[in-house]
Amino acid sequence: MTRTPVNVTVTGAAGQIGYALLFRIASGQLLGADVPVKLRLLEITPALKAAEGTAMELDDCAFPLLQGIDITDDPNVAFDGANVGLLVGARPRTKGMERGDLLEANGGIFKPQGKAINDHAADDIRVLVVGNPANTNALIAQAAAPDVPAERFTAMTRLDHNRALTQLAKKTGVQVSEIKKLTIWGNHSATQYPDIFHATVAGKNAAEVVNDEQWLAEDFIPTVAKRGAAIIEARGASSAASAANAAIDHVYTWTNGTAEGDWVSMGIPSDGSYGVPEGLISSFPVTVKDGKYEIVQGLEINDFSRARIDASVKELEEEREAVRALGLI
Ligand SMILES: NC(=O)c1ccc[n+]([C@@H]2O[C@H](COP(=O)([O-])OP(=O)(O)OC[C@H]3O[C@@H](n4cnc5c(N)ncnc54)[C@H](O)[C@@H]3O)[C@@H](O)[C@H]2O)c1
Ligand SMILES: O=C(O)C[C@H](O)C(=O)O
Repeated sequence: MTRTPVNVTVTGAAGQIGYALLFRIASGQLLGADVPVKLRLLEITPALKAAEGTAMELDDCAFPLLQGIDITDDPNVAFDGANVGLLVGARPRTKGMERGDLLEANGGIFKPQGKAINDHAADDIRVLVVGNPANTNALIAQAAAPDVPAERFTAMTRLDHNRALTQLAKKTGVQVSEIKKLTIWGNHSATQYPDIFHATVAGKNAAEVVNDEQWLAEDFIPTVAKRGAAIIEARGASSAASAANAAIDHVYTWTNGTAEGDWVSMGIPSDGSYGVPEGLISSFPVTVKDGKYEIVQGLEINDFSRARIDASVKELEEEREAVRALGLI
């Protein structure tokens, strides 16, 4: 049977994450090995030539699933008929830039992209924001797309989730596949809270297996939360292949579902669960079935976790206030 190709729009396509991402999308890893794709690459005008170079390389791979590549600097063209939007391109913080300047510069990117999604994307559009500050950029794009259901706008915390899986696996001496039900709460920033209290290690409660609150507070949490900065320090550039990998994981799970007895972390609009104010795009534990995610309900939150979730949520609220004051939402 011939399937209709899925239109996947990638912004910042000529950047480092774009380079690590596009070939994996074209090979079928984003949506499935039997799903044909058409790629739309959005870049700023000066980077169009580099995007063309990447497209030449994509052609040279002769991917059987890749049914077309369009390159543009116009968001309205890039999102026309888009089924999946991967919003990677963002304005990095440069020397002397204040946080407000960064939010304002990103507003100039994510507001028009949100509007283009609102006006031109397919009815089933799903959006993943990778570009930082990812949660608040997702909020800006979502606010500019009032006709698209809010839950279609998500922010990436799957990289943090994957980082936490490996750190816990190393500590407990198991393979990552033996760890289930780990959660990242809050913002994709240094305030995020990787929570092992509901996680299991080879079927046993992870916090009990670890039994070391000092390691948790002074090693595990800061290692996961500051891993992005540690990669920048080591590589001289921010994480790219692991970020692309997490974007693939995020969309694959959103489309194909979570495994029985496990969940993943996604930055999604809060419905008020766990005391996170409604509408904030915050990371939660979610299960996915039939293309729809649901927040895992009924988890008991102890005082250790509560304080950390609240701190990250407070930061998200401050970011929301800042973009509100700038008229971006
Ligand atoms: N959420 C996460 O876990 C996570 C992880 C790693 C990196 N990031 C973020 O992802 C973003 C991209 O990282 P990178 O390493 O690929 O950066 P990069 O600088 O290599 O590439 C970014 C690309 O975006 C393009 N761009 C800028 N403005 C654009 C616009 N308006 N429309 C389309 N394209 C535009 C640039 O021309 C550039 O090619 C950064 O904000 C980074 O901080 C997020
Ligand atoms: O780009 C960054 O600031 C870091 C990135 O978000 C990461 O988590 O690796």
